[in-house]
Amino acid sequence: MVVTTLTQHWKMLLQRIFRAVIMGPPGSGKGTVSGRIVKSFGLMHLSSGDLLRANIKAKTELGLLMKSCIDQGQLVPDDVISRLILTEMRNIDQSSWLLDGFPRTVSQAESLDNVCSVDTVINLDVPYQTIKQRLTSRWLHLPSGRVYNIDFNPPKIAGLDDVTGEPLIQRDDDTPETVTRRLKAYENQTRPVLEYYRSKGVLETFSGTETNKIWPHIQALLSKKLSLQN
Ligand SMILES: Nc1nc2c(ncn2[C@@H]2O[C@H](COP(=O)(O)OP(=O)(O)O)[C@@H](O)[C@H]2O)c(=O)[nH]1
Ligand SMILES: Nc1ncnc2c1ncn2[C@@H]1O[C@H](COP(=O)(O)OP(=O)(O)O)[C@@H](O)[C@H]1O
Repeated sequence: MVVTTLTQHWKMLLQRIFRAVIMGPPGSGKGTVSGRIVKSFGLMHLSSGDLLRANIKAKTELGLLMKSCIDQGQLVPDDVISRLILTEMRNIDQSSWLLDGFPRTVSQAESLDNVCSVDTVINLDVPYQTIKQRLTSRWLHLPSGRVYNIDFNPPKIAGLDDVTGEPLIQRDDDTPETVTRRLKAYENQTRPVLEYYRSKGVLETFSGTETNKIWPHIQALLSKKLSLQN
């Protein structure tokens, strides 16, 4: 009797966990929108790109092995990134979460499905021309993943993070040639993931060229989903 009640209690708690993924080509605004989702809805945020860059900065064996792949604009191998993300997810699996940058191939989506099902996939559909302009003026605070843009959201003091005052960097893979390669990788390897999630009925696409215009629609969707959930 007690066991049954406890099981039901845990089931209820687990049901309330909201699992979301944000997808879109490089530079479509995944990191920017993720920051807003975290602030508005309190979801835990896990970014595969931030995780890989942290490994490179810390010169871990994995980071050193993956650096050339990333700098060349290629995806890192599925087994490496799946293991890394699924391990990291154990730290946040008691909360609602948002995965950013993972999955990026159908094989990665299947690995995730083997662990849990995703409630909602937010797909940012931004034209490639818009993206190319944005990425040449992207600046990053590496430890936090906070992103800036000279035209869109410049830091208060040029070259420094607003929160910590630490220096900002430009990513080695944000050069025009590498961005072109990353967009090709997106087209060939990541676009099929959209179909994968569409067929599961969880894909929500937001099209536009400005994050500030897309954001209210994402906010409305998540408000609805999260209120239904609880
Ligand atoms: N001009 C402009 N830049 C934006 C907009 N939204 C995001 N950005 C910038 O575009 C760059 C790419 O955004 P980011 O969130 O890092 O994209 P991600 O690669 O998909 O995670 C960053 O420098 C952002 O500050 C926008 O609506 N207009
Ligand atoms: N899920 C993933 N699968 C394979 N490679 C990944 C994945 N996530 C990140 N990477 C690698 O890290 C790079 C940077 O990723 P990310 O920070 O998400 O950048 P962006 O969305 O701007 O392309 C990718 O170009 C790729 O080399």
